[in-house]
Amino acid sequence: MSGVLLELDRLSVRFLLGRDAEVRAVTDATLHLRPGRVLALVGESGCGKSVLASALLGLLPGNAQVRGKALLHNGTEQEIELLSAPEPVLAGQVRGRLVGLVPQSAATHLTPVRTARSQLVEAIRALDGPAGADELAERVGLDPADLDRYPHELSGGMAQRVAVALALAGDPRVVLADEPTTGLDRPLVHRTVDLLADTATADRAVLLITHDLAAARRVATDIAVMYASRIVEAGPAAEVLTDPWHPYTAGLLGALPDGGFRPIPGHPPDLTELARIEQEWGCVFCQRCPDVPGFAPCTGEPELLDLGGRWIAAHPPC
Ligand SMILES: Nc1ncnc2c1ncn2[C@@H]1O[C@H](COP(=O)(O)OP(=O)(O)OP(=O)(O)O)[C@@H](O)[C@H]1O
Ligand code: NI
Repeated sequence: MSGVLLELDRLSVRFLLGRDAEVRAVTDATLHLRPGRVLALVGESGCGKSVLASALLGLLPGNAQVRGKALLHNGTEQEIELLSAPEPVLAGQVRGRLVGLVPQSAATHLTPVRTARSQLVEAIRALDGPAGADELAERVGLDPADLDRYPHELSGGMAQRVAVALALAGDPRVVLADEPTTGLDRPLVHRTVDLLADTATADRAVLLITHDLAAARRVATDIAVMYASRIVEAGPAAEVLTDPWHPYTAGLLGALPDGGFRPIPGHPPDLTELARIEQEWGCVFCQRCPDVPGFAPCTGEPELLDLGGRWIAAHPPC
């Protein structure tokens, strides 16, 4: 293996809305997910995290335009370029088998009229999964007896675990976990992210999408920070979370209790406005950037630069 399991190279997604309007949901996202690692993708609501995950699995609606590359390295077998892979490859080899997904709002994806067990057993069968339903339940910290409940009989935490078990049913190399801890109390958040991190063994990895920085801090080995469709900073979690380079990352950390509860004033821009904002300001963060006295406009579009394993969107003079 090349040392990278999943390699995103300038992945961009736009939703065409007609009349020249478009949503720039993901712009030039470059990421490397390595075996044995948990990469946390963090950022405020609406910045493009879920769209990025959906693009990797070919789950975007018809008005989406996708550019860039996403190479899935599959051990000794051939690599698969996910963005151009035909639907039969995605359905037959990728979804659930090589790449498992814990979808956002996972509980709503469970079929209400069937028990958790019947849905899990069906997934195991369809994906030729090596583990049985009870074994998977135990792995995700569920009492196997709870699998015999219907979705409405499951607590939010249990349903979330069933979703994780479903994502693991096909024994995937990569798990994409999209906000897997929403609505859980702190101890359950810890248990859920811990069990996800446990799946990142030698030849496997996890992309943990979350806006819970505390959860990311707990389990992530690497972190990528997304703002208004762009990755603005990425690198080893221990470094980025203690010594952030980008003012947005610093702002996110400052909003945490131990950062002093000082959220960045303002809101992220409307993603239909990004082209205009970049043209006018140079950088999409400029309007909230504390380092720009008097909101002086930055010049030039930011580029994600690799500075010895730490990545930063350069947007001088912010
Ligand atoms: N089918 C679609 N058509 C148009 N715009 C869309 C579509 N799907 C998503 N978007 C937009 O893309 C942007 C990114 O959405 P996304 O769901 O990826 O955000 P997110 O970072 O996952 O947010 P959250 O943390 O709330 O889940 C949003 O502005 C959203 O409105
Ligand atoms: Ni999302």
